[in-house]
Amino acid sequence: MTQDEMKKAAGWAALQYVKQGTIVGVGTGSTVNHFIDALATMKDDIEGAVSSSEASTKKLIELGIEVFDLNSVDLIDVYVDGADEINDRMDMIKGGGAALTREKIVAAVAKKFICIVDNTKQVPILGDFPLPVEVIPMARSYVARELVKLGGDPVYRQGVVTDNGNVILDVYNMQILDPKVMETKINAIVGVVTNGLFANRGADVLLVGTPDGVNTITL
Ligand SMILES: O=C[C@H](O)[C@H](O)[C@H](O)COP(=O)(O)O
Repeated sequence: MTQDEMKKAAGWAALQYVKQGTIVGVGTGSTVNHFIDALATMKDDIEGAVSSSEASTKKLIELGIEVFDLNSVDLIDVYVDGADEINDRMDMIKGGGAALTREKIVAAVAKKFICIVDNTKQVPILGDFPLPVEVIPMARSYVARELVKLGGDPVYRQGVVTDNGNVILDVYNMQILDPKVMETKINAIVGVVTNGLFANRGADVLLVGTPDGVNTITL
C-alpha cells in the first residue's frame, strides 16, 4: 500500500465523525484533500465548511461545498486536519504546508479535533520534522536569533508567503520533550504569529492509515 493510499483511507474514515446539518472545520494538505473528496459525497447533508487555507477553500468550492467566514460561525462541531508529526499524547507538529495559523484558529473554535495521518507521521518525540513558525516579515532575523537561544536551528523558507502575508522559519534540531511549554515559549517571542506545535490544543481523535486498515486512537 502506498503512503497516499494510507492518507486516503484515513481521510475517508473521518467522514463518520461528520454530523448532518453541521458546519465542518476543514484543514489543509494532501491528507485533507482526500477528506474533502469524501465530504463532497455528503454536501447536501451538511450546512457547509469553514476552511483553514485558500487552497482548501478553492477545492471545497469546486466540489460544491459552501464555505463560511469563521466570523459568521459560532460553533464548529468537528475540525478535520492532517499533521506532520503526532506523538502518543496527541500533540502535533503542523504547518509543513504553511497553513498553521489559520489551522490553529479554526481548531480552537471546534468542539473536536480529528487528526488524519498515514502511519509515517507517528513519532515518540516531536522534532525530527522541522518546526514551522509563522513570523511577521520585519521580525524575521530577530525571531531567528531568539529561536537559536531556545536550542533550534531556524531556516527561512525561501519563496513562501503565508495566506496571511507572513513568512515561515523552519526550526531544525529540536527535541521537543515538553510540547506545551515549547509552544507557549515560542509564541511569546515578539513577531511570532504562531508556531506549528499543536499541544495546548491537541487532537481528540487520531485516525491512522496503515497497510492493515485505519486505526482509531483516543486518549
Ligand atoms: O500546513 C499544513 C498542514 O499543517 C498539514 O496538515 C500538514 O502539513 C500535513 O500535510 P499532509 O497531509 O500533506 O502530509
